[in-house]
Amino acid sequence: MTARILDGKAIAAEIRGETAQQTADWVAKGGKQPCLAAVLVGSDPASEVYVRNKQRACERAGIDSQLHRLDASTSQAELIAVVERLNNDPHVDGILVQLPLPAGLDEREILDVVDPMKDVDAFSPENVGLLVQGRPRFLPCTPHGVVQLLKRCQIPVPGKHVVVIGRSDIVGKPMALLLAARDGTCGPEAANATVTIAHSQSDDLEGIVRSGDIIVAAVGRPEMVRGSWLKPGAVVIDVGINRVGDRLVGDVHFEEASAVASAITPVPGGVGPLTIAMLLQNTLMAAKLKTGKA
Ligand SMILES: NC(=O)C1=CN([C@@H]2O[C@H](COP(=O)(O)OP(=O)(O)OC[C@H]3O[C@@H](n4cnc5c(N)ncnc54)[C@H](OP(=O)(O)O)[C@@H]3O)[C@@H](O)[C@H]2O)C=CC1
Ligand SMILES: Nc1nc(=O)c2c([nH]1)NC[C@@H]1CN(c3ccc(C(=O)N[C@@H](CCC(=O)O)C(=O)O)cc3)C=[N+]21
Repeated sequence: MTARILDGKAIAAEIRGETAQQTADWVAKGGKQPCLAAVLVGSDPASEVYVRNKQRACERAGIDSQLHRLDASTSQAELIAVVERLNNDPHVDGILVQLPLPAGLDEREILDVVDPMKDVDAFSPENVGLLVQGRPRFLPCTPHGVVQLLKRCQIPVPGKHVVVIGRSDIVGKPMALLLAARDGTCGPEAANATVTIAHSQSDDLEGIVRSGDIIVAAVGRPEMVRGSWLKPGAVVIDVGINRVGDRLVGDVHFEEASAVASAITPVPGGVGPLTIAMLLQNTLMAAKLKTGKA
């Protein structure tokens, strides 16, 4: 079998087109142009790529974007002051503090300062709480991107066994929540999957993966998931982005996996572009929420 390639890049372009149209409609009705402020502390090369892609995407969708670059030596108090200034700036609708922060800064404390109404990453305790209760304000970008990809590629999810590898606050944990949600409670999409969360302490990871109809890999280990681990016909969503030399690879061994799977996302061109598309959606949503007209 040769797996169907799930073209995240094309789907992301489609979603960005929809967001651009919705933004134009909103502005035409007298709504304020949405504005996303990104805060980048230090200069991690991967973060640079992400921030650049995001700014270009904003521009094309008619969303204003700001980049606040801070020196790697910025103190906790200085960074908090920047976030508070953005919280209080009426022009700024969405705030994104690029992770990871340089060593020495307390990530959790910074994220707790972001105004939940501007928290387009959906990382604040209030927004995570609302999500867990099935009444989300913002859907987390990467997991929502995966859900949109599955939906738009017509991959059936209800009743399927999904194995999520990874339990981070950014990807694994919210991914599992969205896929296990009762139909319609985490966005309009069908979910209703049976979800297993696997992690570094799981016994027999390979056996668990083999029981999955859909595998979502969010591990951060280059090509860890091998073709031989998969149930034939499984759908593989590779969230991993790992730089190996000058190559970008996922958490799944693409060549091996595409000989066994029925469908697979490539890296690059898979989940990454969708994360950005969903971030723009959340920024428009934040601008609308401010006026109470969402
Ligand atoms: N496409 C996109 O838009 C995005 C891509 N990414 C990429 O996704 C990947 C994961 O990111 P993130 O969730 O932030 O990473 P984290 O490092 O925060 O989490 C990794 C998770 O994988 C688990 N893990 C690590 N090693 C193993 C192993 N050998 N076997 C099983 N589980 C393991 C960890 O387990 P434990 O909890 O026990 O430590 C942890 O839960 C990275 O490659 C990152 O670059 C991230 C965000 C967005
Ligand atoms: N506050 C915060 N929110 C995030 O959502 C967040 C973050 N911090 N820190 C880092 C991770 C990672 N992430 C990516 C998003 C898009 C691509 C992306 O567009 N990738 C392209 C190109 C990659 C390339 O060429 O390097 C692709 O996969 O095709 C990658 C990675 C968001 N993250």
